[in-house]
Amino acid sequence: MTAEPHSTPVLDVRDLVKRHPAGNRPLARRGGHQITAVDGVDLTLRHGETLGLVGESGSGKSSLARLLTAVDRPTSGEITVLGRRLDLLRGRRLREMRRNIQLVFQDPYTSLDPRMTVYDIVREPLLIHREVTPRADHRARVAELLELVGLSPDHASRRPHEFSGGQRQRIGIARALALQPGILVCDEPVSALDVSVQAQIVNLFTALRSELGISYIFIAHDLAVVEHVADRIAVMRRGRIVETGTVADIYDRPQHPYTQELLASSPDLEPALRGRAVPDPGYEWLR
Ligand SMILES: Nc1ncnc2c1ncn2[C@@H]1O[C@H](COP(=O)(O)OP(=O)(O)OP(=O)(O)O)[C@@H](O)[C@H]1O
Repeated sequence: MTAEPHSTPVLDVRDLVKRHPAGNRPLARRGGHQITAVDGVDLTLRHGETLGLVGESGSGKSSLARLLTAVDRPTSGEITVLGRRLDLLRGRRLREMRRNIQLVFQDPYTSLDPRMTVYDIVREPLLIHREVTPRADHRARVAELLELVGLSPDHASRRPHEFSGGQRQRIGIARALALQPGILVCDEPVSALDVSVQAQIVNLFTALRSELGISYIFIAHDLAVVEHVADRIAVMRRGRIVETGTVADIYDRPQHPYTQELLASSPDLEPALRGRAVPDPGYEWLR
């Protein structure tokens, strides 16, 4: 892409709504037949930008991530990716568009098929989208992807259980990068990892951003992690974005009472709220 970083929108979301069937949840059913997980969301992600998405459990972050990556279809609203309406595409055109916006999952322990080798896991998207990389080049491409995420190509014949949590998340990232997406939607990508390993994976995301010019939606409940990686932050509550701003806006001048509450209830952030004067031993790597 030739556009200046942070100028051109690569993703634009207007009035997005997702209702889930309430299923057999008695309390939800009493109030109606559907749960509104995403309730009129507007969002813009610019080229080369990292937009942090924070909110408590159940606020709709994962539902939104699944809509943005076309894993689920919205109930209503518009999703524009690289100038094209994702929500209107079907069939082959939708499949082609989905290449551009990939999901990185939270849990590297459950998101990788334990029966597959690393080679097969990373290669699978190339088989699904045959047009991207000729079959004869798959081995070289997988080796290149493994190196890109800091793994040795020699690891390709191993299976996920032979790796640590951080290494497994690297495998998941290599797979997400296989189709050269412009946008990665990362749904709590470090929250299942030890704090020391979180640092390495966050640094990997940052390095990939400079190297590949990727734009990120970075979802986390951990505000300290988002503060470190994001340019802007959107705060989500009950399916709605209640506040969006730069990291400084959100952390130093939060406007919405819910944002203030979220900041106050995050023990890791107390040093940040106190003018970043007191180092937090658990999060030294963030400072
Ligand atoms: N497939 C589904 N069917 C029914 N309800 C769902 C479904 N997926 C999500 N929900 C409901 O939608 C709401 C938003 O859930 P979602 O998982 O998107 O939130 P979240 O912010 O990602 O939470 P968490 O951090 O706990 O994953 C919740 O009330 C959840 O129970």
